[in-house]
Amino acid sequence: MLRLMRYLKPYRFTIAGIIILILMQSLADLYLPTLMSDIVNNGIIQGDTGYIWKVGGFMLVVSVLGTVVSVLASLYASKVSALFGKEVRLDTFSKVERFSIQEFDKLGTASMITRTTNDINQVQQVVLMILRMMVMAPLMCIGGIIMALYKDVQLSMVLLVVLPILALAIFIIVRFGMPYFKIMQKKLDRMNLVLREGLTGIRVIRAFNRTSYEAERFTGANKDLMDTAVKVNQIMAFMMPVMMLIMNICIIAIVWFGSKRIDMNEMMIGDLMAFIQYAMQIMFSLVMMSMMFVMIPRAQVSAVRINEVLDMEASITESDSPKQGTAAASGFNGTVEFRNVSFMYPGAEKPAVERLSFECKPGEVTAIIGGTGSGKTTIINLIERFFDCNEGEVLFNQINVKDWKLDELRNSMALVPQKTTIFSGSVAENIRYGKEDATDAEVREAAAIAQALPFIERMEDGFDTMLSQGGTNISGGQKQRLSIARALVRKPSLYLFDDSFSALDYKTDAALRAALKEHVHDAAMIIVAQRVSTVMYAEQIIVLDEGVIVGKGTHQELLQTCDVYREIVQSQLSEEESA
Ligand SMILES: Nc1ncnc2c1ncn2[C@@H]1O[C@H](COP(=O)(O)OP(=O)(O)OP(=O)(O)O)[C@@H](O)[C@H]1O
Repeated sequence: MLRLMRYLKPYRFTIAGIIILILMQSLADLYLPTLMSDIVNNGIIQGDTGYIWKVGGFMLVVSVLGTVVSVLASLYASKVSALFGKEVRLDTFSKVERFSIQEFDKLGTASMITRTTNDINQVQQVVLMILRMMVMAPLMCIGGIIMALYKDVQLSMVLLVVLPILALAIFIIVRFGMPYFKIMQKKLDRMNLVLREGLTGIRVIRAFNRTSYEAERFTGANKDLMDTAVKVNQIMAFMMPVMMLIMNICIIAIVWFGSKRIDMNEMMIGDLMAFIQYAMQIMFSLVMMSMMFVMIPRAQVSAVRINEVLDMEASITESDSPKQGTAAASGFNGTVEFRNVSFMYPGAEKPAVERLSFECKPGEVTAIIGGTGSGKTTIINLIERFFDCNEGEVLFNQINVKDWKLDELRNSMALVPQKTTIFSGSVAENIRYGKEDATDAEVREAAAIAQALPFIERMEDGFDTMLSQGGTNISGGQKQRLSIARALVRKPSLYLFDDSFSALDYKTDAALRAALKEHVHDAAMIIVAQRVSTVMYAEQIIVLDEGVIVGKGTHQELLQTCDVYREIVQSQLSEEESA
């Protein structure tokens, strides 16, 4: 957790101010019982009303001052801890954004969300508590002991007996609770995961009538979390009465021995009253410290989880000397070349693609076809550099993708992923996601090529129609067309369509391909597809089977030379169509 404290550095002067305020508050709190004892001893017992008024008035000033500084300290402490939380959240989020897909897979989205929200909250709470109590508790404890000794050394022997007992009780309770505090966050992760799956998969859950199964799964995770929380609270619930009991026994002992000392004229009544208050202050400061002992380990667990994210290095990093700006000048704008590329996903048992070699040229369409799991998306992942290949080279514009500046590499391409992503916002905003400064005319043109214009114009607010997150208020095919328009508006030198026409009917698919041919001239285009009708007019078709290239050529060439292609064609097209 100490490492996270570097985020407090910019607020060091405010923190110094908070410490001074708390110091003043503690001094005021420690001074009040003495003033009260003076009123009793010198005012009430002596019958001196003037003295009572004078010291009473002073007491009022001290308590008002104490209250003001206490409010100010709380205010600034809350502000500093909130700013601390904001900064850590921002850094964690920025870090997560730079992660490659591999790190996402490793941590899991649910855990990533818990870490950026709940875990940071835990640490933020502790920072607030540390700012408020770290200085106050020891100060009140030591100050209280000094004042108690000053009031009556012999009576302080009671504290000598009680305080170690109280400290031992706190120690035992915290020790029992610690393991539970540690597993709380893990259970919360699990519950978030189930909740997230339950919410994002709601359509499938309903369609397969798995609502009760999901409810059971959630109840399980929820109950698991609750059981741990109950155990933690049981321990905490046990802690308070035990402490109160010890504290009350202590007070009884003080009153008992104190009254004897008053009887023997060795102590004054006012001093006994002040002594009781000091004893309370000492014990409360111990309770405060015990609360810190409870919360700090819990936040420590959270801090470790946050640091795990902050320390995780993205596996895809830029080369130290990226070859910038060579893209346009090279004259190979949009060229992709795979040279003997093999790749195995981390943790997988066998390679997803093996010894791939092919080239895609600008102004041409290269189609990739193959059965499910044959490695089509993997090729796209390697071009976008979501993963690095284990063997061989992936070249873009004749430069190894590893030597590119990542921004520049990805800016030169436009990907339409297999699973479309629609953000909450208007239709125009969703298309403009491809190019922030695109004019209205460019957005409209992209929509027209993507065959999205007819349905956008039918919408009540046209391009200003608001789409819900995930695009739940439009159809799958409409989402695909918007996603294609988003890529088109970018006007890159390479288009990557990963099974992007699958949700379109044959007519729209054909119209879209015709429009692409008409408008996209210089760029290279890679189209991953399962449908022969989508790929048959491509300049080059690559046939994949279990991660290896089993055929390369035009439709007609492959019909002659590639069995796998012939089988795919026969299963999809009538002989007439395929000829
Ligand atoms: N993140 C991953 N971790 C481990 N293995 C993976 C991962 N993604 C894909 N694979 C495996 O790699 C192989 C190729 O997957 P890929 O997604 O490239 O296939 P695909 O041809 O695009 O399939 P589809 O047409 O079904 O989308 C498959 O065997 C798949 O199980």
